[in-house]
Amino acid sequence: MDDANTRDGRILLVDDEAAILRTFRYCLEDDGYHVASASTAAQALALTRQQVFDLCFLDLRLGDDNGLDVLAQFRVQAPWMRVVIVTAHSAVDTAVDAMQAGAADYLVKPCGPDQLRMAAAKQLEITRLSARLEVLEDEMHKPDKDLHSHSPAMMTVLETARQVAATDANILILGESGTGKGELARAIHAWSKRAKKQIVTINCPSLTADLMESELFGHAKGAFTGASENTLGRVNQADGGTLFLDEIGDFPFALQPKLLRFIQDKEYERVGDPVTRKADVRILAATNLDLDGMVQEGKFREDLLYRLNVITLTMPPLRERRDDITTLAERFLARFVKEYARPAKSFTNKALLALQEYNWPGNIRELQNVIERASIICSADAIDAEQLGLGQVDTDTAPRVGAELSLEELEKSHIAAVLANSSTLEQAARTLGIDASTLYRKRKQYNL
Ligand SMILES: Nc1ncnc2c1ncn2[C@@H]1O[C@H](COP(=O)(O)OP(=O)(O)OP(=O)(O)O)[C@@H](O)[C@H]1O
Repeated sequence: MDDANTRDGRILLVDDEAAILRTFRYCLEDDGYHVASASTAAQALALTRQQVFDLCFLDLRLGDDNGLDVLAQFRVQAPWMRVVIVTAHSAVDTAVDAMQAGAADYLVKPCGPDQLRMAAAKQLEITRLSARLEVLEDEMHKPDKDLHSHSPAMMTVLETARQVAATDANILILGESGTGKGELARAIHAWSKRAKKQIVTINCPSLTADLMESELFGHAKGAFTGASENTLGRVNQADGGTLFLDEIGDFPFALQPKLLRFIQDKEYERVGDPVTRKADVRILAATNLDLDGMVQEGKFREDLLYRLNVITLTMPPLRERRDDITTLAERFLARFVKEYARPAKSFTNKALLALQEYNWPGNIRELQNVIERASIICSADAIDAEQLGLGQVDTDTAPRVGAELSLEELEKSHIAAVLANSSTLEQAARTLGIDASTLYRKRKQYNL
């Protein structure tokens, strides 16, 4: 049987007439597609279990097998695969039934090479466009980012990032929370030769080991309770592109060997499916945790760290790139006043000074939040220092121990106050007596 495990246009032909399989195959291979063929339902289903296809041409009359049954099984086994029914003129009614059952289109036999080519190109274009749409939708929710910087520390990072973007080296991006590690990862992908393919992001703290395994590598139907469909997994989605593992320090320890093997050999298995698959993926990872320290404590595998940090880039905290504060603040202001239809167009000198003097423990994310809030509450045409709310936390209005408050409210308020008075998240975590990853989660939980 043929190898259809490549990237651009993987097509499965299912027909019990050998002559048709041959003609279709020549015609599609000529156009550069990777083609596999099957002459029975059993062969076709076995192939879709082993390989990922984007498109299938399915004959409805398959000897003793009924093409509609095969279609129904395809819908379960490979729901991502588009199916074009191939049917005799006398059976067009059944083709219409097939469309209702989820087929994408149909072709009437005998069909010429041009019809076949056009049908393939049309379906694969739809697949390509829907993947592109996903990326664009993602980008739409992220307003314009310009990584350009006037600060020497950041300029050095950007220069190295541009150089290494062109290689396939795995990159580890370090830096405090909110410094723009995710933005840098997206920029590296955009500068790389993989830019036409997707960058797929996995937020590691949000998933348990089991969920992470099936999210990353996909699973077979029935692999575990609730696995009602076959899924491809994010690794497959990132094939030819980039996988960004955000907060890699929280990547489940138990799953680290599987990730290591995938990075080394580019091979993996879906959960509940022994077939070994391949994907060509470049890995970018980011963390604000001390991975070397975690290795010492036995919480992160050393061999995995060495695979991830072929190149390490460290994002400077905002307090070390003060030259960029005003530009960033102005860009955020322009965005938010437009978004909320508010009047402020600029900052007063006092406000600009306050922005410069503040320590920004939450970095660019905090700056963005501060400007968003100020742009909403300001009714004048320039934002003043008080509206930024960057002073020390007002102890008169801060919740009091013993007051009628839930523990959660007290905790939130205490964390907010400690954050405001610390120059780094690590320092805040030390003051609070929790580790940085716990603080990270609590900040997200309380939206601080
Ligand atoms: N250069 C930039 N221009 C505009 N916005 C930016 C820039 N860099 C970062 N941001 C914004 O700041 C916020 C934090 O950025 P990002 O999520 O990339 O940081 P991070 O270091 O990955 O944070 P965390 O470690 O908490 O995940 C995001 O909303 C991002 O859009």
